[in-house]
Amino acid sequence: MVKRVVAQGTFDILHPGHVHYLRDAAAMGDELVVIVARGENVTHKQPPILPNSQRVAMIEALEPVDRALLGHPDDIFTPIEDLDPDVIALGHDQHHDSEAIQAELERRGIDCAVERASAREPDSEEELLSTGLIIDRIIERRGR
Ligand SMILES: Cc1cc2nc3c(=O)[nH]c(=O)nc-3n(C[C@H](O)[C@H](O)[C@H](O)COP(=O)(O)O)c2cc1C
Ligand SMILES: Nc1ncnc2c1ncn2[C@@H]1O[C@H](COP(=O)(O)OP(=O)(O)OP(=O)(O)O)[C@@H](O)[C@H]1O
Repeated sequence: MVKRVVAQGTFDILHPGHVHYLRDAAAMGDELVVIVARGENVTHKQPPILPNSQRVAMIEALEPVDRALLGHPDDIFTPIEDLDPDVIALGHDQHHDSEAIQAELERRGIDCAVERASAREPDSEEELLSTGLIIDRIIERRGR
C-alpha cells in the first residue's frame, strides 16, 4: 500500500524553507500531493502576488512533489476526501489546530494522521526563508 502524504500552503515566491517543508513532508510517506491555496482564500495575511496556476506549476516542478493541485474554493476538506491521504503534514508555523483537523477528519470518516513538519532556520544573515521577508527586501532595495 502506498502511504500518501498531503502538504499545503500558499507557496507564493518560493524559497528554501518551502523545499525543506516539502522534503520533510515527502519523508513522512511514499507519495506527496500538495494542495496550493487559492489566492482568494489567503485572508490571514497579504494575498499572493503570483497567480494560482503559476504557484501550482512551480510546486509541481519540485523534486519531492509527485502531484500539485489548486485547492477547493469553499471547503478545505473536499480535496482531502478525494485524495484520502494517510498523513496531513502541517507546516511548522501554520495556524491550523491539528486537533480540530483531526476531529473533522473523524467526522467525515477519513482515517488520516496529522503531523507537524520541522522548521528550517536561515544559515546566514543574508538568507531569506519567508515570502514576506523577500517582498520586504525587494521593496527596500528596488522600491521607489
Ligand atoms: C488540510 C488542509 C487542506 C487545505 N485545503 C485547502 C483548499 O482546498 N483550498 C484552499 O484555498 N486552501 C486550503 N488550505 C489552506 C491553505 O493551504 C493554507 O493552510 C493557508 O492558506 C495558510 O497558508 P500559509 O501557511 O501559506 O500561510 C488547506 C489547509 C489545510 C490544513
Ligand atoms: N523556513 C521554513 N521552514 C520550514 N517550513 C517553512 C518555512 N517557510 C515556510 N514554510 C512552510 O511552507 C508552507 C507554505 O508557506 P507559505 O507559503 O506561507 O510561505 P512563507 O514564506 O511562510 O510566507 P509568508 O512569509 O507570507 O508567511 C507552510 O507550511 C510553511 O510552514
